[in-house]
Amino acid sequence: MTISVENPIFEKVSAFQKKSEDKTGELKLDGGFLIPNMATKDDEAFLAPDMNAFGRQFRDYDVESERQKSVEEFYRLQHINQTVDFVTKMRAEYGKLDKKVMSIWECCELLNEVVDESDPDLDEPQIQHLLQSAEAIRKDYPNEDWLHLTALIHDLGKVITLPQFGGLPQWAVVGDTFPVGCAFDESNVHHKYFMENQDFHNKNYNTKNGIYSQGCGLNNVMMSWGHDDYMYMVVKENGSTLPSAGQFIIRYHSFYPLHTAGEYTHLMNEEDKENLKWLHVFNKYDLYSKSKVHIDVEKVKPYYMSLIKKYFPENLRW
Ligand SMILES: O[C@H]1[C@H](O)[C@@H](O)[C@H](O)[C@@H](O)[C@H]1O
Ligand SMILES: [Fe+2]
Ligand SMILES: [Fe+2]
Repeated sequence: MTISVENPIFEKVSAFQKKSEDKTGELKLDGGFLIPNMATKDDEAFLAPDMNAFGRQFRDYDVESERQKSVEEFYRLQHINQTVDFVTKMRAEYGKLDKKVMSIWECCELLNEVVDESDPDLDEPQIQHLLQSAEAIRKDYPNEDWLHLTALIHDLGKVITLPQFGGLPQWAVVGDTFPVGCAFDESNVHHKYFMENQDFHNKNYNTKNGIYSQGCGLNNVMMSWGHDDYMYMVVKENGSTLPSAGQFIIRYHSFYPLHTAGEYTHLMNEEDKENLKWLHVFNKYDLYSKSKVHIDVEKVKPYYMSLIKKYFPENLRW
């Protein structure tokens, strides 16, 4: 059943946001959520949720649960198969954008059929995740309409797992991303499985910089193939006017080793560093908005349709 209720988590977040505005007189660019161990006693009421919908911590990949084994198996396959060769092939194949012509909203509806096997925190249809994160960020950043739209579309690339888009296995679609062509950092979850990746043993690829150079810019780095890079291609090649920070969020939102662990920063250039600030904001909403409380799709659809019209052509090549 789909119900439309206010999620109490976001009441708290909005309250915290107001508080940060009061203190400084301007909006702080650090998102509405506080990370539990960064909070002071004073901020207690404004913590991001410390439990996911299954009553466990967010992004805990080791604790025993119904999903732990399948998620670990997912990462085993992902780490073995994401190589420089594989990414090169996927970029060429999906760069053609010859799978379908459709609107952004059509894609949102298609995503209803996708359940993400890599995610320990969510087993809801993806359209709910899109709307939950978009509505949450809209509440705290009412004037940044591009950010609302970015949240709505950030996971649309997951359609490449559907048969009409090539039916890629989940390991080539979802999960955290990481650069290929250089050493796999230990902050990657279930890092041990990289030992079975052929690139792990390739001398050109297994050093800190690998085939890249210090400060080369993420745009010159090959990321493991998945929904981030694919959706970035769709946005860019179809001439969207979404600001560069929005495009950056879409392209790197699964790059937890960078935005959460703080690794791989030697590959960033100045522009990446600017964009990363918005990605930090976005990430809290992407992660902590995951819940069992459904959004009424028909109710919010007109607002998002108006944003799609503002930033995208009616039909896009996918
Ligand atoms: O399991 C999740 C999920 O697939 C997300 O869409 C992705 O962005 C995350 O990085 C990943 O860990
Ligand atoms: Fe994602
Ligand atoms: Fe997401």
